[in-house]
This record gives sequence, structure tokens and C-alpha cells, in this order.
Amino acid sequence: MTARKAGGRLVVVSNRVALPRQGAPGGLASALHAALDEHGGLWFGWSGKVAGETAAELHQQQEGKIDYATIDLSRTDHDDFYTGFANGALWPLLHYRPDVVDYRRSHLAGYLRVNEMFAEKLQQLIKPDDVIWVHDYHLIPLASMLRARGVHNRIGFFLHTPLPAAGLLIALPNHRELLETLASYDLVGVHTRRDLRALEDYFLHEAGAVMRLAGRMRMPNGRQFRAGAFPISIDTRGIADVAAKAASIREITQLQHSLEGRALIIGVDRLDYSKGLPQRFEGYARLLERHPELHQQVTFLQIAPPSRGAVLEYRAIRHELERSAGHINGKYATPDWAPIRYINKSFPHRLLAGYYRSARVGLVTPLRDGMNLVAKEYVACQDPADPGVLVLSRFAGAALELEDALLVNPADTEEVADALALALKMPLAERRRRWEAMMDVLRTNDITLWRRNFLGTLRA
Ligand SMILES: O=P(O)(O)OC[C@H]1O[C@H](O[C@H]2O[C@H](CO)[C@@H](O)[C@H](O)[C@H]2O)[C@H](O)[C@@H](O)[C@@H]1O
Ligand SMILES: O=c1ccn([C@@H]2O[C@H](COP(=O)(O)OP(=O)(O)O)[C@@H](O)[C@H]2O)c(=O)[nH]1
Repeated sequence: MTARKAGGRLVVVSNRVALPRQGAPGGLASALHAALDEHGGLWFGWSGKVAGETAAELHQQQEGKIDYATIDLSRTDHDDFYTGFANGALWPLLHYRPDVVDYRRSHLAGYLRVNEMFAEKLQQLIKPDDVIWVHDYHLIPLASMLRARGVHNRIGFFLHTPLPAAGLLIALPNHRELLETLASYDLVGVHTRRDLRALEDYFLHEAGAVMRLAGRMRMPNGRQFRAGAFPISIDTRGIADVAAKAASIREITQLQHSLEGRALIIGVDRLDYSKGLPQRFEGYARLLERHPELHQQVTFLQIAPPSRGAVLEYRAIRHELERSAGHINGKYATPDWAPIRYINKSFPHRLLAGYYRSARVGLVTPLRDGMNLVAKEYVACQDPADPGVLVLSRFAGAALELEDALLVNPADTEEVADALALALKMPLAERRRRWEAMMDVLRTNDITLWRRNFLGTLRA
């Protein structure tokens, strides 16, 4: 095990763990890996495997400074906890989509069962001075279950998704039983001030809490906890270095040759309905319709690795996008040019960095997103001498920091088309000015600052 440091070992707990040599597209895995890589610690969570009899058996391994402890899930636990309650009910609610929420009591029971199992396993792994950092909506009640087992360690929680207003949160049956367990943490972190306002509003007006000094809230039973906004980020310098060296990689030169001088627009997203992909395709189609002079001059590459395929909406969006990409190519393609390249596959960061750098425009248009690390990665990967332009949804947490992107309402496909046209024609001086301003933000607020700010506040 890793040597203990003053203030205790860091124990990170998340449903998704980025195990060595196992790709895990998703911002949480990318960011936590970067955060743990610096000082090390223990990372506990789901192995990503569904297993029968061996489920709940603990697998441990070490790589670099990180100790990993993971458990498999049984088929029923996976279906009820991960697919059912976490991604069938909580995810849509947290992304402002109550119409998609599929709430079932059996799924909630599975969610609580798996959280209890996490609490039981974790209790065996922790030492009295460890600092525990729990991540995301899969594990909201974990601290209350650990407290019930007599765990007195510092425990923090970070929510990676947006948090909608109280008026929406109360649509979840038994919302108080679940959300009030957040008060068992010592610190609850969210990405933005907007999310923090929603959290405070819920606790003050639905849970009977009162506001104390320094972001503290006091519950009717006397328990106090702190809440704060901690915008997550990336390893800005590390990613920029990787991108600068990517030019010589075969896959990158192959992409560049295949463009034959055309400007590249890139999108990289898990195939998720929150990412606004149908609207994005529609916005690109509007660009082609209104700007015939751009035909043959531009290529849109959308990388969209499949995600959460057991949930109905994710399968539906996949079919919808296949139809839409086929329709746009069918309408505008010529024998030597396809306007859209649409790929349902995930790529490692090493290649993504080179793809981002090859693109004149980064197109990031989620309908709602906690942060969206792709937006930050795209900026960090640009060539300082000839940077591309970021077109970014106002409803991504990243928009509150990257104010020099071209900000759009992702549902307004005309506005997306206008922003794309502007980006493709933007003079070098303006591209540089906007890029420098965004890089200033990312150089300061990188993944290290995020980790230090959260853990500093938790330990204080
Ligand atoms: O674990 P999966 O079900 O495969 O999904 C991947 C992750 O998706 C979500 O990521 C969020 O975290 C990012 C980093 O903070 C943030 O930039 C993004 O806006 C969020 O959507 C989810 O919250 C994670 O739990 C998943 O692991
Ligand atoms: O093929 C892919 C697609 C995405 N990602 C990574 O997955 C993360 C996506 O994070 P983001 O915050 O944008 O969205 P999330 O998927 O977490 O909702 C980023 O670090 C991407 O570089 C990746 O490694 N390979």
C-alpha cells in the first residue's frame, strides 16, 4: 500500500474506476486518474465487470502511485443500481429531463443495496486518518451508511453532473430520503455557482436547513456540512505537451492527409442524449444548406463511443444519429467528399489530442453538462501559432469559465450554424486572442488546483 502522508491517505470512491490498461471514456475517470496520479492513494469502486458468483469479491492491484480495489457487480445489482436507478432515474433528472425519468421502487432498492455493499467493503479498507472522497450520483447515500457503521473519517462528496433547481428535484419520489443523506458528508462539492445555488436552495427550502457562515448549512437535527463550487479541470500542461508531439503519430498524419486541405470540425462525446448530438447534426446541416461555398471545404468528424447501451434512450439516440448522418451525407456528399464522418468507437487521449489539434473548430454543444472536459481538452491541444475556435454550449459548466468560446444555445440550430460559419472564417488574430484568454483560465484552474481546493477545504 502507498505510504501515508501527513493528514492521512486519500481514498477515492467512485462507481467508474479507470483501471490500468482499460479505456474508460468519461470525464470522471479521466479527471480522477489525473488527480490521483500526482500524490497517489487508494481508488475503490466498480471494476466495470458484471459477474455471477464472483461478484462482491475484492480485486486489488497497484500501478504507479495508485492502489486499486474494485468489485464486480452481479447482473441484478448492475441492472437495478447502474442501469436502473442511477442512469434510468437520477441521470435524466439531474440533466433537466424529467420526461425521461424511469423511476421504479425495485431500482431504488437495488441502488441502496449496492451502496450498502460499497460501505461494507470500504469499511474494511480504510484507516482512521484516511480522507475519503466519494464521487457522483451513484453513491449519494454512501456517507450516511458509513456513519451508521461508526466511520468518523472526513468524508467529502463531489457531484459531476449539473444540479437542477429544487422545483425539478422534488419530482423524484422520496427525494428527501435520498438527498438529505448528503448532509452526512463534511463537504459537498459541485462544478459551478449555478449548481451551488440549486443545492443551497434545495436544502434551505425543502430540507429545513439554515445557512451558517462560510458555506455551512445546519440541518434541523443539528448536523452541519459545507457546500462549495469547485470547477473540475484537466492536466492542461500535460495534455498540451501530448498534443504538441502528436504530429508525428501515424494515425494523426493519416487523418490530416485524408482531409485534403479541408477545414476539420470535431466533436467528441459519449453517445448520450444529454450531449445534444441530433441538434448538433442539424446545426451542421443548416450550415451546409445556407453556405454552398463551404461544400467540399469542410469535414465534420464526430467521435461518439457507445455508452450505457442497456438504457432504452441510449439505444434510441444511436438509431437517430445513424439516420441523421446518413441523411446529411446522402444529401450533400459527392464521390470524393463526405461531409460527416461518424464513428462509434472510443480513442485514447494520445490520439484525441492530435485529432483536436488538427481541427479548426471544436464543436461542443451539450443540452446540459456538469462540466464537459472535452471543451477544455480541445483548447489545451491547440497550436499556439494557429489555434482553432471552440463553439460551446451555454449549458455546459465549462461555459462559465471559457467565456471566449463562441457560446451558443445548442437547441437553436440556426445559432449553431451561424457560430460554425463565424468560426470557419475567423481571422488568425482573433483566434489567437480568444485562445490565449481561454488558456489563461486553464493554466490557472487545472486538475491540480481542483484537487487541492477540494481536499484543502475538506481537511480544513
Ligand atoms: O461511467 P459511465 O456511465 O460510463 O459514464 C461516464 C461518466 O459520465 C459522467 O461524467 C461527468 O463527469 C465529468 C467530469 O467531472 C464532467 O465533465 C461531465 O460533465 C459529467 O457528465 C458521469 O457524471 C460520471 O459518473 C461517469 O463516470
Ligand atoms: O473516445 C473517447 C471519447 C472521450 N474520451 C474522454 O472522455 C472524457 C469525456 O469527459 P466529458 O467531461 O467531456 O464528458 P462525460 O463523458 O464525462 O459526460 C474526456 O476526458 C475525453 O477525452 C476518451 O478518452 N475517448
